[in-house]
Amino acid sequence: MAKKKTVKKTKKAPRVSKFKKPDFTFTRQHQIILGSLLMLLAVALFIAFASYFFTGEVDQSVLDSSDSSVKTQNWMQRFGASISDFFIYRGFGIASFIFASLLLWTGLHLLLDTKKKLFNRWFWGSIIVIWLSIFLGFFFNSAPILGGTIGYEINSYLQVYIGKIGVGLLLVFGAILYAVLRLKLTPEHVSAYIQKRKSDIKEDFTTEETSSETTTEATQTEETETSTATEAQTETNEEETAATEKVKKSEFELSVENLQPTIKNHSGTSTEKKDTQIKDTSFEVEIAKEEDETEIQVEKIVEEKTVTENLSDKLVKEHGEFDPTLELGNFRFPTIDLLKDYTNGSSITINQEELEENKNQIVTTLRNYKIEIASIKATVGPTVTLYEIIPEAGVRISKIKNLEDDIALSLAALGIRIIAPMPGKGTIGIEVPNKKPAIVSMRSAIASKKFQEAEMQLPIAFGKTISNETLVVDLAKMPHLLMAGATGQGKSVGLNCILTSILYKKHPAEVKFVLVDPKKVELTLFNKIERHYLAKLPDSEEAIITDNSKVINTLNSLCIEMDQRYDMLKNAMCRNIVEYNAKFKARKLNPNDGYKYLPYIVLVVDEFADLIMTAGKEVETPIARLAQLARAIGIHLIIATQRPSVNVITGMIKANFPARVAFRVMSKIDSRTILDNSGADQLIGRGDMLYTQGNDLIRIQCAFVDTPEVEKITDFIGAQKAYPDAFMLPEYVGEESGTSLDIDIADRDKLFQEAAEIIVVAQQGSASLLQRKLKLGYNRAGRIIDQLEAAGIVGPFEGSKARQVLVPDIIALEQLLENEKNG
Ligand SMILES: Nc1ncnc2c1ncn2[C@@H]1O[C@H](COP(=O)(O)OP(=O)(O)OP(=O)(O)O)[C@@H](O)[C@H]1O
Repeated sequence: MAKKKTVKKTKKAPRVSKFKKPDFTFTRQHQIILGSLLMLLAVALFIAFASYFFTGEVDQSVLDSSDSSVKTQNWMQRFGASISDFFIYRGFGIASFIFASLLLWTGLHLLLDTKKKLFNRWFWGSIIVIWLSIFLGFFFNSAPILGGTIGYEINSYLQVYIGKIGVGLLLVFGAILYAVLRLKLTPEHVSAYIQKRKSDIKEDFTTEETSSETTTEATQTEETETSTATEAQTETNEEETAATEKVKKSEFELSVENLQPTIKNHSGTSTEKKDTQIKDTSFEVEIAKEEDETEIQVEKIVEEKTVTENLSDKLVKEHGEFDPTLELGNFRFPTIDLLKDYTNGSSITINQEELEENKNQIVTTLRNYKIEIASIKATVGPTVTLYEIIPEAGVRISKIKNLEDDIALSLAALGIRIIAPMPGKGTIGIEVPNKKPAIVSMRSAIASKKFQEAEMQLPIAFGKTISNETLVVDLAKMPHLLMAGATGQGKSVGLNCILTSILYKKHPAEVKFVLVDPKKVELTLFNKIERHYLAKLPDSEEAIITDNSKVINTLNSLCIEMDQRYDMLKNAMCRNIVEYNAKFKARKLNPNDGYKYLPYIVLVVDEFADLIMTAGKEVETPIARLAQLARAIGIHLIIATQRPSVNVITGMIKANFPARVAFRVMSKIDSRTILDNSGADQLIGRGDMLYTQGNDLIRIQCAFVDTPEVEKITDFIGAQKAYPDAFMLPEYVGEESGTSLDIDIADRDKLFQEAAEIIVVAQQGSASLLQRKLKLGYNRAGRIIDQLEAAGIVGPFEGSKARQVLVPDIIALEQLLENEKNG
């Protein structure tokens, strides 16, 4: 095989050399050849054009005749005759000489390889040719040979339109254009030039005067070495030019007397320079022209872009914007028909009789208290009807407000709420519950245009307001939500409603949930979407946290995540998650530098009161930290509690949760704790709620989503392709995580021995057992367990399972402790 290959190679080799590509590069030789050709052509043109003025007329008849044997008179023969006839007679007249000189110029440049841009010269040269041709055609109408046919024709064409004067003005304008654009002549330049000339002349005479007085004076004055040398040169120069200067002096003798020496250090060389300048002013103009041309060659300053921007632009061009949803590109959002329609298609029904009855009751009750009504208007909502009244002038609002209970009594209805005055309306509102409250289905809330078209980060369709509008709010704007309500009033449904809304709007890549459910049953359904939507700690088995002890770790882990995200935002120079993710999508942040797309994290804590009772400060501190700082980096908290007492919802927590939802609570005090206002105690339950985002209270009927519906949704999502694992939160190594096994015997808890006995007797190594038996706080119990582990009484931490007890009975325990003491 190897042999064959070598044979093939040797055969192919000569072929390759045969088909060598021809080299088309423009070498120096090519340049010289072309340059000299052009120059010779230009000379030929000059001769032909010049000859045309003597032989043109004779040759014209020869060119007109088709007989090729007849000789032409032009010095360049038939070529000269035809080309000069074309350029001078039919073209531009004597201006055609400019073409010949342009050709000569081009050839010269090629020959000398000056690398000058010729385009400019050709452009302006052609403009001059046209202008000159028109100019000559205009002034020498009778001698058309000067302006050529083009000059003549353009002239006569223009004169028809703008007349002779117009053409004259046009020519002047053309000349001005050339002077300004090409020669860069402005009045300032001209006056500066004249000034310069004047001062030069003055200088000349001053130097001349001083030099004629004493030629040795310059050597006497203390000058630098170089200047002395030049002075010496000056002497000789001055001797040479003495004759001419004498003439000049005599010419300008009078003016010299008035002149003052302006430049003192002028040496002879500069005088010499100025001499030449005065002698040849036309040369100066030439130089100015040359300078103009070199100016054009100055390269433009190109704004340098930063490398990352260039790279990001390139990457976006090549691959498009980064799409975080790509990994689960085929993910399908749950369909609307997974949700049940409780209203059977029909919206709220208005019961006219009920309305009339309630109205009459309100009017008569108020009349009993001598309150007359000017007008009354009703708005029928899903659960309550709002009667807006305008009392007669002079009635105190507080008087009506105080009648709340009396009106409720006369209407024989629970949950009457009086809003006096209605904010921004100038009326007093009385909310009366409907006899037959309508269920607001989650389906109608999700299907609402408001929700479907909501351009929000984390949209939530809460339910319907009294005017039957779907209330859609952005959790990211809240930025955290506090939820309270007595048991059975709709809290869990409310939480499901929030989670469902987000599931219907956000891709798994965009949002992750951290669910804390001490009741263990409310949120279990979401386990099915663990690998799509849930986040968990690296060492935990279940994503939904049901054990209070683990909540602390999770909260602290979230704090670490928050700090990491802040670092990332700081390095990326972004102020919030939206800016950061936009920058990341635009590929301006390199994943190799540790940047990654940041999904929103929604922490949901059900039964917060329970958590505070068991863990106290250990929970409150991270919660408060997250609530204070996490809004900008996309971590949002939803905290639900049955008991809205002040020791659960502390000042620190309340201050950072401006958005609150209150379901029905049992007392006015609870209502004040949660809403800073009464009203929640007058709700009718079953999803009837008050929502505030810091200002007005809005009464809403929460959208109802039942457990089977949530199950269907989670099944639908869970059946689809998922990420390999749940979103991993950073690892948190807590103080009582059991890793510090070298706990000193002297540092042991006072209750250590008692705890060890309890554990050994029960043969169950759990902190909660110690908590119960010894009435300890979670932290202390956890610490004792760690000490027991260090002593070798219980085994290591095993996740949700209780630790293994390594000592079989009390006797063995006593022996172990005895040995420890002696050892
Ligand atoms: N928005 C609603 N529309 C109609 N009915 C509702 C609504 N919300 C709740 N309900 C009714 O109230 C019942 C109790 O609701 P839910 O389980 O949410 O109460 P809860 O406040 O979570 O109670 P707990 O705190 O004891 O768990 C539901 O089973 C349902 O029948």
